[in-house]
Amino acid sequence: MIRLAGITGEVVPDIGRKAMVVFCGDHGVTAEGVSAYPPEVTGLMIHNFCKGGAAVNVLSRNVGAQVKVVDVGSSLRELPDGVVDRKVRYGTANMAVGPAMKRAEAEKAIQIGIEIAKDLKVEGVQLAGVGEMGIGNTTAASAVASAMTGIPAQELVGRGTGIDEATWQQKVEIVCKSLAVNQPDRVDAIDVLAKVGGLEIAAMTGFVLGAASVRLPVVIDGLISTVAAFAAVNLSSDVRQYLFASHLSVEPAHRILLDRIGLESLIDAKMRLGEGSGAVLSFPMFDSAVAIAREMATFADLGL
Ligand SMILES: Cc1cc2ncn([C@H]3O[C@H](COP(=O)(O)O)[C@@H](O)[C@H]3O)c2cc1C
Ligand SMILES: O=C(O)c1cccnc1
Repeated sequence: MIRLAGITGEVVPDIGRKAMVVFCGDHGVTAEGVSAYPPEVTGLMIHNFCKGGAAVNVLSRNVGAQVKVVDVGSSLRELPDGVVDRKVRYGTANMAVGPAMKRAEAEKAIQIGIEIAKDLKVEGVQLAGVGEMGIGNTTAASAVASAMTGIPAQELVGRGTGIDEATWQQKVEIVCKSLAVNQPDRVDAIDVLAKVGGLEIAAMTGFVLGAASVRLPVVIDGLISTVAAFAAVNLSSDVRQYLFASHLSVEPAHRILLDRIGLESLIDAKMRLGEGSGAVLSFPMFDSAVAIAREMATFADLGL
């Protein structure tokens, strides 16, 4: 509550208008068999978001938040109505054999994220959540986390959509191989995002930067959006003041990165879905905080 007041400059801020932004992108690294699901699921879920049938849609309706779906890099050639088309390229390249994308493409995705955040502010949004969809993106997110922290992949890689032990081993090896092949510069967040990241991850980094620049509080979701936020904090450390951690994912890297950013999650429900689902779930807690500040009697009110 105190931080919300600080960000907005209002003692009792109005956060009635909420938006959940879902950035979407595909990952060439799925060719290495690192996910329990095929890459086509990214496109199917984009259609699902537009029909209102995904978990993030259900949860957002439940709390009165608008959902904005932004395609920065899916493999879909034709997008359904309702998607914001800001495609940078059709999926990343396979980072296990070369860079996921060019630096200029990562910069473009970051720029798009910044613009989307600024647009939301102009539209009157007062609290934003940030989430993602991209099969294979827990592999990319783990690679970014390993590159930027220097922590070995074995300690960071999780089960993503629910892979078995053998696939987990493969995922660890692919993260190690991607780092060895690309040699990302750990102090250059854009280099890391370009070489072993993803288009939706870079866009979320931009979103965090853009939101902070217009004093829009941002609620991050699970591992992937937290990796993006970590990259944003690396680019500009002050943005951490504008961030809220909604939940603690079962992905092992999530807690490590939240600790490094200096954030504590509001919910620990062992969730592992993504899409921004945990962020939306936490929105009513923000409303509750504002309601307490606005309505609860103080000792002075009681004549003490
Ligand atoms: C149907 C379905 C809906 C999802 N919604 C989010 N994710 C989540 O799973 C993906 C990351 O996991 P991995 O790295 O193991 O592929 C991301 O798209 C994330 O948002 C989903 C995954 C599936 C299968
Ligand atoms: O931590 C997350 O956000 C997550 C974990 C597993 C799969 N998708 C997302």
